[in-house]
Amino acid sequence: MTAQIIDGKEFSARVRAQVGEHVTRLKNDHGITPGLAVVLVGEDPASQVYVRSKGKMTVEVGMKSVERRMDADTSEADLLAVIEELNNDPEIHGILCQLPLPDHLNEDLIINSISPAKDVDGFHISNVGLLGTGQKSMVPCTPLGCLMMLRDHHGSISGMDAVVIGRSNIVGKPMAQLLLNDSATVTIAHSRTKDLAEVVRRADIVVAAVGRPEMVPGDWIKEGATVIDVGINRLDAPEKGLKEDGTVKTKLVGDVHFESCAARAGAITPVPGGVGPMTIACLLANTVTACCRANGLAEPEGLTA
Ligand SMILES: Nc1nc(=O)c2c([nH]1)NC[C@@H]1CN(c3ccc(C(=O)N[C@@H](CCC(=O)O)C(=O)O)cc3)C=[N+]21
Repeated sequence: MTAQIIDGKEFSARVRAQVGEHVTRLKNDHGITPGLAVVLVGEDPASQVYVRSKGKMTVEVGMKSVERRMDADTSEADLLAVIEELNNDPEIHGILCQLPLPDHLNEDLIINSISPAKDVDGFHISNVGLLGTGQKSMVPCTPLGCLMMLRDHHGSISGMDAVVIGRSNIVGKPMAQLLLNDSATVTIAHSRTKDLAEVVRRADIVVAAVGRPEMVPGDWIKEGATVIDVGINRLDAPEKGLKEDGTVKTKLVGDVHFESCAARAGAITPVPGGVGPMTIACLLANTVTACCRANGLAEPEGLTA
C-alpha cells in the first residue's frame, strides 16, 4: 500500500481561514478583537523562528499579536510580573510562554501562573485536570492538531487501536487523553516499553512523539495504518552541500522513517508540512475559543476538541 499524504500545510490553511472568519464575526458583531501574547525568554534561534511565524499568522487572521521578549537571565519575579500583567489585560485572550525556559526558571511555576482561561497551550494543571476528566478545557495545540487530522481522515476513530509513542506532558499524555475521549483504545508506549515493535504493529493509528529522528521503521507499521509524525528533528545533510557560512546544510526529519512507513501505511503526515503547521493553526483556534469563552459567546464550531 502507498500511503495517502495528509497535507498539514493545506489543512492548517483551512483551519486558519476558519479562525479568520470567527475573528471577523467577533469584530463585526461584538466589537471584540482576539489578542494573543507570546512570551519569549532568551535568544534561542529556533524559538525565535517559531515566535516570528506565530506572530505573522496571528496578524494574518486578524487578531492582535503581542510579543514580549525577555533576556535569558530574566528573574522569576520579573517573568511572573509580565505574566500577571497579561493575565489582567482585557485585550489579551491567550498567553503562550515559549518552552523550554532557561534552567534557572521553574517551568511548572511559570506555566501555572498563567490564568487557566488564557492558557492557550493547555499546560496549566487546571486544564490538564479538566482534559483528564473529560471536561471543557484548553487543549494543547499539537495534540489538538493531530486529533483534527485524524477525525478529518477517519470520520470517527471510535474503537480503533491507537498507540502513542512518547509520554511527554506536552504531546504524549494529552494526545492519549484526546484519543480516549474519542473512544479509541489507547496504548502509551515509551522508552521502557517491552517489544515496542509488536505493540506498534497492532495499531490502526500510530502517533510518534519521542523526539528521536526516524526511530520508527516501516516494518513496525500495520498495512493501512494511519501514521501521525509529531517529531521535528534537524539533522546534518552533507548531501545538500554547505551553507554560506561554511557549515553543513541541514534537513528536518520526523520520528518515523518516512519512506518505509509510507510504503505500508494507509495515510501519513510528512515532516515538515504535517503536524507543525497544525500546531500553530490550533494555537490561533485556541485563542478564538478563549476569547469566545471570556465573553460568554458560543464557541467556534469545529475548532475545539
Ligand atoms: N509553550 C510552547 N508552545 C509551543 O507550541 C511550542 C513551544 N512552547 N516551544 C517550541 C515548540 C515548537 N513548536 C513548533 C510549532 C510549529 C512548527 C512548524 O510549523 N514547523 C514546520 C517547519 C518549520 C521549519 O522549517 O523549521 C513544519 O513542521 O512544517 C514547529 C515547531 C511549538 N512549540
